Amino acid sequence: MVRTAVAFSPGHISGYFRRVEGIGPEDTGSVGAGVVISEGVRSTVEEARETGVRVVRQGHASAGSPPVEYALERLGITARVTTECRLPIGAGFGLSAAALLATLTAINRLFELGLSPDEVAARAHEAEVLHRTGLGDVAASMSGGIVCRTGAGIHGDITRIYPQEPLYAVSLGALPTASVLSSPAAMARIAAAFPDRCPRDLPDFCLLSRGFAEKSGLIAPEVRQVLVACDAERVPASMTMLGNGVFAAGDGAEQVLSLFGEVYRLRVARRGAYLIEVKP
Ligand SMILES: Nc1ncnc2c1ncn2[C@@H]1O[C@H](COP(=O)(O)OP(=O)(O)O)[C@@H](O)[C@H]1O
Ligand SMILES: CC(C)(COP(=O)(O)O)[C@@H](O)C(=O)O
Repeated sequence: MVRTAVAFSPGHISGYFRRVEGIGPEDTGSVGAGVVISEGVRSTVEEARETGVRVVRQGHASAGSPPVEYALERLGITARVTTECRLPIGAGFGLSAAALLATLTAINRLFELGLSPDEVAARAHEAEVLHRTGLGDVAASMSGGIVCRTGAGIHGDITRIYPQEPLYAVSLGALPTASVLSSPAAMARIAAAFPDRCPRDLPDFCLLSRGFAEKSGLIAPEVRQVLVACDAERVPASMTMLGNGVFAAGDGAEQVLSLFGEVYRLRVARRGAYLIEVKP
């Protein structure tokens, strides 16, 4: 029987961020705030002669994941990887980081690499930064909570709070993270929009994120429509960074969002990436 290892990593909705340019990938990343969410990516890995990544979402499978393939290659390991998620990919739920963290957590155990959780995260962060699929998601998803990151990279300062209330999200389509991170004009607007304080609670997180979204110039017309509807019902809401989607909290949030698509009911995650099982 082929040995397999399975791990899970929560996703992360970024509310606001500012790129921090370091000397190398380890001190490059972002500062900002977001929510580590109960949904994320489950990854199953098994030994194989050649690396192959299968990405499964809602019964549909696609092949390949450049950041995950890169991370395995860097370790000098070949494996068959299957990632599974319910949330849409490329929609601002930090799934590239979750896929990396879950896969590397499983690989570490399957191949007895003896990497610490920080070493696993460092490798995931490097792959994210080099592929421009994220800047702060790995640091966030190493643990749970509403996070406020005041330093870049996985060793940057980070505070976490754990509210009990659910939050809701709707996706209107993908917004490839690399396309925004590669645009100097977008990055300059983003830097100017950055709110220089941490959120107190979930409604405050929505408020700070909304101010940032407005100033950043990233709100597409279809996202605007959802935000207008939330405002009319006094529902705190903002845009999922970086995706064409909206997250919202409090009474009425689920109902307003349901007018625009499938609503994901999410919890603030209590923990970061973890190993589920090793078989046999
Ligand atoms: N569930 C997943 N499994 C494997 N790779 C993934 C997954 N989600 C994202 N990726 C990788 O990240 C890229 C998209 O990155 P990005 O636009 O940052 O997505 P997200 O906003 O979901 O993090 C995909 O092209 C793929 O290579
Ligand atoms: C906003 C983003 C740069 C990308 O997030 P995503 O599209 O979810 O990969 C994030 O990594 C951050 O630094 O806050």
